[in-house]
Amino acid sequence: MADSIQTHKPQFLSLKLYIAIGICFAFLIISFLLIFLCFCLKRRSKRGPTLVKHSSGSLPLFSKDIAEIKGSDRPEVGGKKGSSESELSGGSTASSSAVSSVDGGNIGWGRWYSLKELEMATAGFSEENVVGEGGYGIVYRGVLQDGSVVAVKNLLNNKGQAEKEFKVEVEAIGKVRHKNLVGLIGYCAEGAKRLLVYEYVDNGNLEQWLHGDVGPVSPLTWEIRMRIAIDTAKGLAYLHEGLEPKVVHRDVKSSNILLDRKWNAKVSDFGLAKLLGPESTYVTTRVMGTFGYVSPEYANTGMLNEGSDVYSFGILLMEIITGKSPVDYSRPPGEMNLVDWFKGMVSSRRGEEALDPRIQLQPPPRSLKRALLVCLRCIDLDTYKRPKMGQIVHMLEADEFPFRTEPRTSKDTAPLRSHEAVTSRVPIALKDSVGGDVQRSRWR
Ligand SMILES: Nc1ncnc2c1ncn2[C@@H]1O[C@H](COP(=O)(O)OP(=O)(O)OP(=O)(O)O)[C@@H](O)[C@H]1O
Repeated sequence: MADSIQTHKPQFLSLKLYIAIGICFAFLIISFLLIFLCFCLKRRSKRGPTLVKHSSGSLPLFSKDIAEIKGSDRPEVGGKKGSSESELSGGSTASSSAVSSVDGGNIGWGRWYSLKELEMATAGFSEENVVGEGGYGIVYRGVLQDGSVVAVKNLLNNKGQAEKEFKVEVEAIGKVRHKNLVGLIGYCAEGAKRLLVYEYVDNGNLEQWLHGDVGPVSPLTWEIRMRIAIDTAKGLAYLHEGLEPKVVHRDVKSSNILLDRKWNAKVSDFGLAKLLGPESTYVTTRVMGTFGYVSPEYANTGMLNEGSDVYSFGILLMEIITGKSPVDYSRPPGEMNLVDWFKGMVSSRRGEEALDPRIQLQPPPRSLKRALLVCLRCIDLDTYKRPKMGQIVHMLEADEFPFRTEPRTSKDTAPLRSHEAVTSRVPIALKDSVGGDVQRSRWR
């Protein structure tokens, strides 16, 4: 008996030992797996949401940068609370999209503002703070709590038009910063309300200075006018040549050129802007813009590319030189259409007579000639023959004339022919149904 006990004892002990070892082993594996799992989770949470890297830091934002804030809730870090990211339309040419977080009012490129904040800044959107009114909304001067002065555009709620304009502006220039482009510094989207907050430019717009009641002598000397033209060209060159996808402004005109007290010019109002991908030579789109500035090919076919902005710039430059608006039915019949009249003057070598009589000091003949020729090249009927905005900057800045790069053909050197002189009698370019092109800007 004692023998049998002795023979069974070691067997019993070894089974227990096996079980104990097995349990220990399983425990070790589970612990190891758990530690590994924790480690992985920690690494993932540290990395945060995936960011799509852009090839260029100056890309405009797409898609995920507009967060609608419901009620007066401020968004929490990460944009979780009260934010429903809305998709942007028209961003189809975008090569990628960026995800930005709403961080205590910061939205990556700018700030999110509550309606309350903007109401306070503009004294309840009071009449006294109105600086202008366009087809898409009223612009107010506002002072934020930190003392900074801003322009607040309260978009008209017109059957989704406000939403469209709002998205386009944010998409086109949200991230863009350039000294000759009016900076968008934030926005407010609460319920149906859509407001855009810009840097404030404190000396009115070019249209007011060119066509307003400034007396017999214009404060805009030739030098100042050329500087304004160069600044504008630089802003547009950045949109066309410094961004990917490029931005076609579509509404280049004197009321969209804002001036500061030193006559620095900034291009504003990107509500009609279109994005043009690297592969596209043009986009076909509904004709929008302002009567007198829209290029003939775009007005006739809806085919749009940066050449349309170049054409509009040519008209703007003509307006700067002559002090005349593009179309004015109160002028004598031969002068109603600025392009026709201007071409007639230049081709008959009466360019000096086209100059705004309110410019007291005559410009150097070379400088005037250069500006006149830039105008003519910008309004070439063939959009592909028009210079690029970057070239225009060089042409206007150049001390020496001539600036042509391509070899001249006999056609180029021949005097302007009569059929070429009749160019831009474009069909009425529509500014949508919300108020047309009637300028109701106020003078401040
Ligand atoms: N950032 C700004 N700083 C100062 N004033 C501004 C600013 N933005 C706009 N304004 C003023 O408000 C006016 C209206 O601007 P808005 O862009 O709404 O319309 P517009 O360009 O005049 O007309 P439309 O949009 O119909 O073409 C401008 O002409 C300008 O005088």
